[in-house]
Amino acid sequence: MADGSGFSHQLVASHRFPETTFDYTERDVAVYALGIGACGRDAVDEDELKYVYHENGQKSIQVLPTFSALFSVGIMMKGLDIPGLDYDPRLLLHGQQYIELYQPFPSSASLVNKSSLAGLHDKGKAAIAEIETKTYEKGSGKLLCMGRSTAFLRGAGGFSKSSQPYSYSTYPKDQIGAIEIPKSLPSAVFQDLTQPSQALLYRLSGDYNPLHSDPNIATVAGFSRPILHGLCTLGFAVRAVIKSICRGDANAVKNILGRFLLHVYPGETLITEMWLQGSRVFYQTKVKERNRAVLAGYVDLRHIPSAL
Ligand SMILES: CCCCCCC/C=C/C(=O)SCCNC(=O)CCNC(=O)[C@H](O)C(C)(C)COP(=O)(O)OP(=O)(O)OC[C@H]1O[C@@H](n2cnc3c(N)ncnc32)[C@H](O)[C@@H]1OP(=O)(O)O
Repeated sequence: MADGSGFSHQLVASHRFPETTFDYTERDVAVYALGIGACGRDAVDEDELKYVYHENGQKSIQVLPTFSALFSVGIMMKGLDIPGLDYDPRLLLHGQQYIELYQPFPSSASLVNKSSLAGLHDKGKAAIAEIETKTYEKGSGKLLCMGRSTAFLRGAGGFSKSSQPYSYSTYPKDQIGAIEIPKSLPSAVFQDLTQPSQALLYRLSGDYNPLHSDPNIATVAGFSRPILHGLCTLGFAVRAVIKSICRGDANAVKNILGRFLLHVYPGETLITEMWLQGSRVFYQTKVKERNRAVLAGYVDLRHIPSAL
């Protein structure tokens, strides 16, 4: 619980996270792709084999855009050290993820992450912290992408002790659009089955939070068993968009937003509905077995595939 004793807006506004690095090889790229279900239904899937294998003699394995969400996992693993905010890490849930992609990712690279606190909000029952990470290629210094991860810290609200709800952010509100799921019939629907071992496979990409593997930790967090990483569900949903709307062209993806609405248990079936509106694809992912929406958001496209 937050005790509020050390909270000061000045400390929060001037807070900086240490720089981190992230090195990856083609092996990491392929393990990640398998972790989010690529080729999970068809080992020779014509749109997805390129993410796990040098198909037709291709020189390098292609990188999925959501791979970028891994770059800042190191900082999350160390714990969010925010001045004046005490929270129980076992109650942390990933609330939302926003990604801007500026360059295609090489199939192996050494990267530098510069992270900052982009937002902090006191919601009473919870605190919401937003961590923004800009990732640069080491050597060239090229900015590859920006990710903004939202941590929903259950039980950590009330830290600001202010009469007005405390809310601080460093970016313009309109930078992230509203998630408006249309009422019309979707442009496409994609169904995918997660494996009971999905989280155990996905964690090998670097997110070792025991909430996704340890039954006792899951119980303390309020779940009947370990839950799927939010970023794994997001990976499934964006793959569905790439396959159904982008005709397999992952480079068409420019920006991604996903809000995690409800937990997913590994082994559940995900149904992703998509609506193409201009160059924005709104999507909503539901768990078939419980008929509940678990993720909603949008994917902005650089170009609309000509076949549409
Ligand atoms: C720094 C990055 C984090 C790295 C994470 C590393 C560890 C990884 C963990 C995981 O992957 S956990 C698995 C993925 N996540 C989930 O399964 C969470 C699913 N979502 C939920 O269970 C619920 O939506 C919630 C987050 C518990 C919130 O539900 P609740 O009913 O408590 O909230 P509300 O009363 O509706 O809203 C209160 C307040 O908070 C805002 N809000 C609600 N949901 C979210 C969200 N998902 N993200 C961000 N903000 C959220 C909501 O707008 C309300 O604000 P106001 O409107 O009142 O201002």
